Amino acid sequence: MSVLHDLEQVIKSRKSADPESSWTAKLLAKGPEKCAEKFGEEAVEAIIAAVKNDRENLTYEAADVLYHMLVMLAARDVPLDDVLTELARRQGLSGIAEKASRG
Ligand SMILES: N=c1c2ncn([C@@H]3O[C@H](COP(=O)(O)OP(=O)(O)OP(=O)(O)O)[C@@H](O)[C@H]3O)c2ncn1[C@@H]1O[C@H](COP(=O)(O)O)[C@@H](O)[C@H]1O
Repeated sequence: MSVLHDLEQVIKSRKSADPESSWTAKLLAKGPEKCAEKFGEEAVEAIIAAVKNDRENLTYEAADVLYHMLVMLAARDVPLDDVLTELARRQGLSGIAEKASRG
């Protein structure tokens, strides 16, 4: 199990947790749209750090992005393994060839 898989399990367990005791439970209780919005906010913060070439902050914000990505996926019942399978399918296929295959 990877750190991401471990985190996915914790996030799934928070679906039935008390929103008063867990940030994840609180966020999930607000619904998939709010989870998606939060992911977008965290992505923007990572973009700003990248544009500023602030590597320390980019590392911190990228962790926030990955966590909020997993919350967003969980809110829509998309397993991390489905995302990883899609990434694995693309391995060995250049981005240019992949785009052309979509025609
Ligand atoms: N990785 C994370 C993680 N990353 C970020 N966050 C929280 O995400 C929240 C949003 O970050 P923001 O910077 O937007 O802070 P904010 O409080 O909303 O601030 P404003 O935007 O309101 O100014 C913060 O409260 C962070 O603590 C996380 N909360 C939880 N996890 C993981 O999830 C596990 C379960 O957490 P709980 O659900 O809280 O038990 C934890 O053990 C961690 O492993």
